[in-house]
Amino acid sequence: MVGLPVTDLNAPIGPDEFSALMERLGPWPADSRLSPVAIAVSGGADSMALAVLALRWRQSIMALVVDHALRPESANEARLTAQRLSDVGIPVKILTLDAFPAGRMQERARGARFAAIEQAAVELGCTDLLVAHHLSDQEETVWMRYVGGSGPSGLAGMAPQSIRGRIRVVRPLLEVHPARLRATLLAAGVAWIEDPSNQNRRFERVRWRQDLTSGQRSAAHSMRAEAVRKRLGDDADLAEILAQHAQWHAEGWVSLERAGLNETVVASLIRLVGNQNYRPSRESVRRLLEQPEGALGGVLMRQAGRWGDGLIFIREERACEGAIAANSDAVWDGRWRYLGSEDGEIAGLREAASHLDARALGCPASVIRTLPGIWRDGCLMALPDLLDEGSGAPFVWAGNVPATGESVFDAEKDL
Ligand SMILES: Nc1ncnc2c1ncn2[C@@H]1O[C@H](COP(=O)(O)OP(=O)(O)OP(=O)(O)O)[C@@H](O)[C@H]1O
Repeated sequence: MVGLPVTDLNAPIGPDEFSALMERLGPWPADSRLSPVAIAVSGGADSMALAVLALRWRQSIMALVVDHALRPESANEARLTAQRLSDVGIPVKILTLDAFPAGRMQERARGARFAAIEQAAVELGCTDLLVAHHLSDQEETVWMRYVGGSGPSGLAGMAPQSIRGRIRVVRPLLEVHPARLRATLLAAGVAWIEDPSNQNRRFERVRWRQDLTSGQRSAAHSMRAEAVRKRLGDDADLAEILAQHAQWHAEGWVSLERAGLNETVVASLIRLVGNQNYRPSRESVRRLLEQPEGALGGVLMRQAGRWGDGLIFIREERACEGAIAANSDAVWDGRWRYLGSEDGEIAGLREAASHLDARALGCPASVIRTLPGIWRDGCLMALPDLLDEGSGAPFVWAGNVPATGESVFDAEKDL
């Protein structure tokens, strides 16, 4: 069992202690108005404490408070939180979400919250966002994944830092007991909001939070330490194989030499090309590899033919997103960000790609069909600049899934 350091749970966190936690997660941008560090603040004790601590660590910070606008009192709560933050000198911006469709509410709210925070952070010049997950959250996460049958990648828990979209999400408090966060706020004389849903036993996390024994919490630490070790080893092996045998192409596809073929490699490439949150299960990859070709997770696996002695992995055309408005910064199919400002829609090239000379463009014809173009009234107005340098529409890769290195930059999705 991995023992936890014994700390006084009623001790506020001092500035030196917090700076030491932050140092480990650096480097940080210069402490200037032009590059503040963003903090996601719900108004609850944990994130309020994080904001208070961050202000003692550096001058240039920016609290982002999301009002989900799902309950009548939420606007007042966001205002109250913003007031409490500015009373202690923390700059704050409230982000009010638009209404979103009913169904899968928690998941949608989380997705919309992150999208709003990411957008605001980028506009404010922030590259890093602090969130307040703490030691107990980590224990509960690992335990829930253990109960759910997760392997090492799940049991490794939440990562201290992960890349999401255009920002780095940092969790400096993962080793801090929540009681100390409350003690920090009490000592600073800063109030917080108690969210009643944190006591609602309808939610699995709340039940575990209330019921986990200290033995189970300490077992969660041991499992996590073991899983992180295993993951680091697996990741190093994967990185070496990919470096030697796989090639990533600018159009968003991969070729893999036969010598680099194994289940883990294929799972990570499918996730990369399909921009999926998670790798497909080992079982489904095994089934796929029993066939010469096939589709999994929105990705086609084919014999490489002209492209080498192994396999190629390309986005599956029928899995691509439909048309979306061509707003600047819009992301189509989770993979391509549009940087232009034409009127119209973004949609896949599909049939319109059939007249292009794939051989001359240096990639499989079926890849070209899955690239985005600008459309107006059903007519293709512009190819992506990738295919038409000079007069094509500007698109850049927006997939946020790393092929390796997740032990450092985890694609954690539960902000
Ligand atoms: N409405 C929100 N606005 C901004 N950030 C949020 C919001 N809700 C959650 N977050 C961020 O996401 C983290 C995790 O959210 P979660 O709902 O698990 O925690 P919480 O119980 O709201 O935590 P806290 O006590 O810090 O407010 C929070 O610590 C906070 O950094």
